[in-house]
Amino acid sequence: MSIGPKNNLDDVLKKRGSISDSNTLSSLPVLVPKAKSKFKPSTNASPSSSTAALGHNALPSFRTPGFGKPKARKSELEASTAREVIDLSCSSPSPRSKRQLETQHITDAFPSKRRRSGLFDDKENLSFINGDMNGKGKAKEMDDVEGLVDVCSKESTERASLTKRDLYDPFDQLDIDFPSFKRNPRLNQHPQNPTQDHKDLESKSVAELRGLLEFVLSLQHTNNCSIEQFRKSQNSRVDIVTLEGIETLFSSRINAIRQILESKEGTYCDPSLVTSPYFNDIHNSSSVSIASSETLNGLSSDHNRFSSDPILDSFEDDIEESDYHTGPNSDDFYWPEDDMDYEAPELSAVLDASFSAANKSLAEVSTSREETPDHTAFANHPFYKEIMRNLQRVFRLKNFRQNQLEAILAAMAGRDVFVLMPTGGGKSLCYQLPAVCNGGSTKGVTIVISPLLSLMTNQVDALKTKDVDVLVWNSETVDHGEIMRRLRGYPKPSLLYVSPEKVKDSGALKSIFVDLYRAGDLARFVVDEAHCISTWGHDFREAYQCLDSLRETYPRVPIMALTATANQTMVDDIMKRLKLKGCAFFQQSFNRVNLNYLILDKKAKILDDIYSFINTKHRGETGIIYCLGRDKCEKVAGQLRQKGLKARHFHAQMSTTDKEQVLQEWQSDRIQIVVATVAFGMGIDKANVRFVIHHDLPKSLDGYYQETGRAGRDQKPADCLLFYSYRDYKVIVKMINNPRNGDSSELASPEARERQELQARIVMQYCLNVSDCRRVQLLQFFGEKFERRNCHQFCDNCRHAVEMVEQDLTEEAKAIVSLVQHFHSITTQLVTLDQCRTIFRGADTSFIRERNYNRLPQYGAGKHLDGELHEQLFKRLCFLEGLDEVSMQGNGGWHVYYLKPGKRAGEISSGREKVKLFYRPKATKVIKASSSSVAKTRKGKGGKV
Ligand SMILES: Nc1ncnc2c1ncn2[C@@H]1O[C@H](COP(=O)(O)OP(=O)(O)OP(=O)(O)O)[C@@H](O)[C@H]1O
Repeated sequence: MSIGPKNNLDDVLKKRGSISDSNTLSSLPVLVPKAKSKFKPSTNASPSSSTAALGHNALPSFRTPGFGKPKARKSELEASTAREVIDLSCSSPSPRSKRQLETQHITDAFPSKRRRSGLFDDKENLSFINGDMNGKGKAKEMDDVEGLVDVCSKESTERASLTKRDLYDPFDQLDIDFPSFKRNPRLNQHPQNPTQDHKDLESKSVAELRGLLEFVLSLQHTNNCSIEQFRKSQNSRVDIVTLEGIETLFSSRINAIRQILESKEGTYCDPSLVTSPYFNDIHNSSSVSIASSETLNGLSSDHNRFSSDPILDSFEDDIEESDYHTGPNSDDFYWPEDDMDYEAPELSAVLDASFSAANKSLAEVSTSREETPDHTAFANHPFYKEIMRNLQRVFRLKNFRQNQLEAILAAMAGRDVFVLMPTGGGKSLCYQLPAVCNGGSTKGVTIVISPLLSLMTNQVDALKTKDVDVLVWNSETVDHGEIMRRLRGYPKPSLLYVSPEKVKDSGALKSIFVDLYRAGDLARFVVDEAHCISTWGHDFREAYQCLDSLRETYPRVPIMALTATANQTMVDDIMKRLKLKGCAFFQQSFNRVNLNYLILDKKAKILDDIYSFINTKHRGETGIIYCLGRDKCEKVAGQLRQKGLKARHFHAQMSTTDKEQVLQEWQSDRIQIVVATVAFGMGIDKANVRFVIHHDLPKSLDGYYQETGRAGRDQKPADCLLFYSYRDYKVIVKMINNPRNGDSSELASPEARERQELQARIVMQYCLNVSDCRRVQLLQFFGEKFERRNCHQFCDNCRHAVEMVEQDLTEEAKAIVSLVQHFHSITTQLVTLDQCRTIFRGADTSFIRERNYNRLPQYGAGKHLDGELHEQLFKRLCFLEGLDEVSMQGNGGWHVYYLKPGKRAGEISSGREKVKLFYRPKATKVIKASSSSVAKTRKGKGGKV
């Protein structure tokens, strides 16, 4: 017997019914599926790095990962097609969920989720009641699943008997699908006359009501999308009557919640304050009858954006919200009631606690940063006087910052120079000032090779305001003749900014270089953002490779390389490529003392979090929000605008004029926030950026450093807030392995992909490490040793000065992995993480009993553990590759993640690999000791500083 069509409506409602019931659907953030086996943790990582707890404690050093084999994802998926699917939609609501349906007591604030793109192409995300849709609605990889899902047979029979007779009465269908509805007189009323009793709402708190409202709105959104799709496609298989009936229920309920909220709060309840911003469009329509086609049409343009697969559509950055927030039958949509006592810290609580502490220490921090280096030792240097004179007269600065003078002196002495300075440290002065000096052993034009037009424009404009004679030659230059004339004549310009592409391709420019060289008029080559030359860098730029030949072609011309983001590997690489010799190397701490690092779990309500963060801490201040995708940028900017913030998007696909306009408006404080892809990075030099938010996981830690480096360039405190999720990590990995538009020519080499994956993994590890100082971790990545006490509690981990707890959970980990192995290899069933977790924690539910899961040896193996640890342990096992998740997309468009044993399952289930959790328990929690677990507290590291 083939499995019946997968039925989104079933899922929505069943899950609604079982929202608090973890045995059918519960939630964990999706876990990291894989990592390269050749990834080697740093030997100087934290003490536990030798154990499986490594990733929790320390970053690996940045080293060559070795090159792995191409992935076998497709085959993995194919292999799983023949497995039994425990059809989520077929599991009966548990007693608890039934009870909850009856009382309409929905305790959870339903996290808003966006269905996966592709949904609207699909004509079947609705309730079908007989089995004649052959295979439709099944997960795509599950076409051969015959004779499976016996648990559904009874319900299938009932469905078959319903057939057309009841097709147009949505509540008959509901009664079959959801008996609990039948028993609930309130819900059994005719949809056209929804005079329901919403008395249950009256006893609820405002917070609960807000949660309920969000929950119902998000369900309504899902339903509305289906209705809208039907209106576009007129798909005869869609039961529009059912959908509209349900919409009436939603509207009635939403109105009731709103009214009660209004009466409790005494004011009109603004939907934007109580609902997830992902659904703003729907919020506005929620009080309007869904039957109004006008309303629906109004909505359609917004939804069209979600009609394609973002992953395949774009490698660079077209990632949709749906990649993080799958549809209603995604497990991470729900949280089991048992685990509701685990709450990730609310943003407001985190901020309130953290910022007061942070602000206290900042005064010290920022004053120490501004300390002027003592340069008296250079006072008698032959170039000193001219340098100081130009510093003040031309650049209108009083003093040098650390290493600036030293680098300038070395340059004027004609040496090759490497300047490694943190973002905003003042690298430009190191080559601009020598360029305007007459002393020194070189004379002539300083050629600055710069990767970005905007960077060049900014710098050239700034130099012109200082009356510096500067020219620029890049793809936008119209009058080459004038530039050539100036370069061949006298007086020559002090600086010429050029793009690497021009250096590579322009014969005219090359011939000018040769002429200048012969005349001894090439003062130096400056390679700005030199990390772009290294394939190790996150900004590797093809054209930079041509700079390899500068040394051979112009051997007497000194070279200066500057970057803010290079670890030792990259530095070596850059030096080798540019063939620097006798190089004066200036390196200073990468530490940005005035940046406050804060990392939070990414939740469905991320936009609310971002909004309240900005509104509470940075009202009216300037900031940047980084997103992975172009569409995302536009959407987030739009949503923030709806909330009253002055936000604009910025990404590579915009026209130059639009980009310039955004930049200009932002620079001049006419807009407050730029929501951008990484295209908005190098060269952005605005002093008063008070916050940088990463809406999505950055692709690499050096990229993250570079992006956060846009903040606080005036040396005043600024916040760097990163929202992370496993979903983001998986999306990035998927992007790496799926070339844009399926164009295999865009697929990077296996080595490059491996490297990119490693970089993403390092970022994930950084986020997961809740014990080590963020600075220690970040700087360690750049090969710098940093004392935690010097952080001055200016990162989240240092501020949470509580005792960290380390717990050995090897036995529990063995149970989990062997449980998944059991399903995978013996019963060949597909199971979700939450189903496994339900078994692991020993839930006594009908779901468990009916399937005899309570007879499994692993049943209840984690009963003694705190719910918080369940979640973390599963996460950890995915990260350690004891478990892996495979995603399957149903015809409804959304994905379900199933567990399978990971690459290192054998190591863990055999106990050869120890699994420890190092975590920060909530103060109120007592860690129940397990006979198999050794819990001990650790102070110092991760504890109070
Ligand atoms: N000695 C100094 N005293 C005061 N301000 C300075 C000094 N040197 C540079 N600055 C200022 O610091 C800011 C950052 O300088 P610059 O753009 O050169 O940084 P950068 O190191 O190139 O940063 P990034 O790598 O992030 O682009 C500029 O606004 C610059 O005017």
